[in-house]
Amino acid sequence: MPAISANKKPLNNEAVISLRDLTAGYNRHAAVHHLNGEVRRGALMAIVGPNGSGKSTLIKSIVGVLKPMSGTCHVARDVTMAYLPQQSELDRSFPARVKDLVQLGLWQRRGLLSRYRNEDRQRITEALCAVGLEEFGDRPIDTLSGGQLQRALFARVLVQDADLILLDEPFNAVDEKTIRDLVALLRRWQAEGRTVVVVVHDLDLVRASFPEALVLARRPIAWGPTAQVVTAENMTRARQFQEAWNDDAHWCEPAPALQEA
Ligand SMILES: Nc1ncnc2c1ncn2[C@@H]1O[C@H](COP(=O)(O)OP(=O)(O)OP(=O)(O)O)[C@@H](O)[C@H]1O
Repeated sequence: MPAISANKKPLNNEAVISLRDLTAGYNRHAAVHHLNGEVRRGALMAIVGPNGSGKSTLIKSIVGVLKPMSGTCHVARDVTMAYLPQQSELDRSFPARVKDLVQLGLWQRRGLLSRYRNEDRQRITEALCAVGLEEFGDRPIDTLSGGQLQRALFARVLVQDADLILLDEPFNAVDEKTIRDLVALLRRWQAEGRTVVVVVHDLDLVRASFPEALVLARRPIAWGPTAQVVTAENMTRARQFQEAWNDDAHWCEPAPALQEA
């Protein structure tokens, strides 16, 4: 694959994301609560948990689109961020070509209205090559398959050249070959010293490709080396916590079924 940027090797093991008793949610109802922990520079980490367990909410809190209800979510100074939301949150009907979509990754550097330079066009071409879409630059995005769109979105992340990359369920409805190619990109980003946090449902994929994981069920069930935390026991506990959660409860009260656990 062509090199797009200089290495961003970690200088040390500093925390890129720090969570201190973070509670976040919507309309005064907590969706995740009492999260404490740190993501170190250069981590390749998966967030796993049942549907509705707060994974997207946590990612949105880190990105800053959702303000904490209490506690703090701190991203280290000078860390640039790239965020890929779930595909369901994207409007594919927007009349854009694949290279326009990828170009959007450059706007923080160039501004929306400035002219793009030759080096930018080169960067976009390299990114499309890196995700196997070199022939797709002029295709309208609404003609892409789900897997091709995901590749194009990874190309947009590539050109962003960010220190911290947050991806929400990038492997949903994507075939095995595409998953393999995109996981190779995640590994490349980590090898370049970037910090990568990904919401993933496929636990076999997490065990095979992510050294670190957070098991979430509205609260942290376990967080650490994947082999130690993505266990059948922890996934059962996560499911039980999730099923016992009362959406209307005050956020500091544990769900009744769990108070004696
Ligand atoms: N915009 C919103 N307004 C109100 N409630 C929301 C909103 N987004 C999410 N929620 C609620 O917050 C809780 C956590 O949702 P979240 O999307 O964070 O879970 P998730 O673990 O990412 O789920 P999934 O695996 O299904 O994508 C759910 O009860 C959900 O209904």
